[in-house]
Amino acid sequence: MDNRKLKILFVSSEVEEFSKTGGLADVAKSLPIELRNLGHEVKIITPFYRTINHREHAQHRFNLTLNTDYSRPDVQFQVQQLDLDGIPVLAIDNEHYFDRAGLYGEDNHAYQDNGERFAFFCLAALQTCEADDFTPDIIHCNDWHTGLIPYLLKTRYHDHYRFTHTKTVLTTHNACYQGIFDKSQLNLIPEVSSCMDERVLENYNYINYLKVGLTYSDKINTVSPNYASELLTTLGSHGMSNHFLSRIHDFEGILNGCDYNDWNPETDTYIPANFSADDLSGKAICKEALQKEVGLPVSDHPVFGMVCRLTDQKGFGLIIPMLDRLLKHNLQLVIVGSGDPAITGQLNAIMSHYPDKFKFIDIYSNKLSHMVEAGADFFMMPSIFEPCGLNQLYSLAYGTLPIVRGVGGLKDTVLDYDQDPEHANGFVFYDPNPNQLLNLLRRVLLLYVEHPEEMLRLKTQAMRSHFYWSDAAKHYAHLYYNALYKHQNW
Ligand SMILES: Nc1ncnc2c1ncn2[C@@H]1O[C@H](COP(=O)(O)OP(=O)(O)O[C@H]2O[C@H](CO)[C@@H](O)[C@H](O)[C@H]2O)[C@@H](O)[C@H]1O
Repeated sequence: MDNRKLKILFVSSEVEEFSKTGGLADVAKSLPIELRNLGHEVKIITPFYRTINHREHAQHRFNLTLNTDYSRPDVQFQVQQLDLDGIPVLAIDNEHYFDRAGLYGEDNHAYQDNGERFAFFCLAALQTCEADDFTPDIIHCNDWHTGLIPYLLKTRYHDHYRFTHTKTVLTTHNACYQGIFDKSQLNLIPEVSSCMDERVLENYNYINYLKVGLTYSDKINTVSPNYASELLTTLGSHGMSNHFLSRIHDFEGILNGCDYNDWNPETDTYIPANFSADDLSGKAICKEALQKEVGLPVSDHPVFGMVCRLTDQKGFGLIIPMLDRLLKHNLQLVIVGSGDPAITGQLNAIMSHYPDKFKFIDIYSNKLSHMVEAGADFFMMPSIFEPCGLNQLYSLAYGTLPIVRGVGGLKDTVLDYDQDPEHANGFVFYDPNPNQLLNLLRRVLLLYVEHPEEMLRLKTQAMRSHFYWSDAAKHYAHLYYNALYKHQNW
């Protein structure tokens, strides 16, 4: 295997520590750090949102101008530099595009000009790289927001000395979000808005950013082997199977990791007591603290937890229809999440009937998410699809047994108790059917009540299953080397 140290530009629309709406941010923090730990030189580019954390530490680096065609005024922007554990984070600062209340929208409505915002971001990222005098071997793009970068490198920047040897990798964290926009959003990139290639501008009318990225990147991957195989099927690919199939030789699944610096019950500062697989006594204190924090009676009943974006993806269509029946049992349920108002409304309505059993907290809170991971007995992820999933990995680390649907990365990381009692670290069901989920939860309840010693064994076993980012980073490095040595085939 090649040992050459690489220069890697990692481009992401969110990076934990600075901005976050979901799992992409976690990856955009942990993976660059592990790549750096392998000896590579890494820089990150991300937007400088109004809500970005550590704004007060930002250092101004550049004033730049993005030249558009003659019909539009040029766009001025600045580049601010932040620091992520010694890794430079270059943040694109433009008032019009990023000085807004949300990252992608407000009140669960996407901004109308997201296509234009992220076209700007892609162009600005390449211009920033140039201004920073950084010549990347690899530009690692993430999700649709960065999908135009590989195209720009193969077109506008094709002969540019800075990028002559640069190769691109695009990671799909969620193929459901594709970035589909009318061509009117492409005014900043005239070569795209007037493009006659149907691979770029479909019906000469609209663009799918993810598809363009998948077409023009040198290598593509997704965040678990099982989701990679699902993306090659009609049912599991969100309508994109042809695009993944057409790149099958350049496509693979690399499992995400768990950042054990942030998610470690032995050192976690958000929780009232620390604990380990050898001594779980602190977990009981965390359970009591969670019950008090959310306003549930302190009791020995099993606590089921859930923390997620409120979207159909996360399986609310399976949970809500069986919730009344589930809540007849002696158990407690805590759901922390924000998002779709239709889901919020239904959860609030059910909660009002079971004040001592069910708390739904409509919030985005790091502290509460750590308290749920530490204090719950079980963590529910009955996802309809799940590219990898991170919360099941966090749950395993805290001895909070995951109850998952066997899809995507959940299938790669959770081994079902009924299937293999000896090695199991959680519980898995398959049919996307509320009754199947309820049946599984009833089996889990029985185990909790009748076999506490078995529960303890499972918890400690779960805490000993590890998913290291350092392993994932080695896989990514391998993918980068493959991108560098492959012949262009687009
Ligand atoms: N209300 C809330 N309060 C506090 N924290 C909250 C929260 N809601 C969500 N989070 C946090 O956001 C992250 C969610 O990560 P996931 O990977 O589980 O899902 P997501 O669908 O966002 O990510 C997509 O990208 C990731 C990364 O590749 C894939 O693992 C995943 O399958 C794919 O859908 C976790 O760190 C979680 O704790």
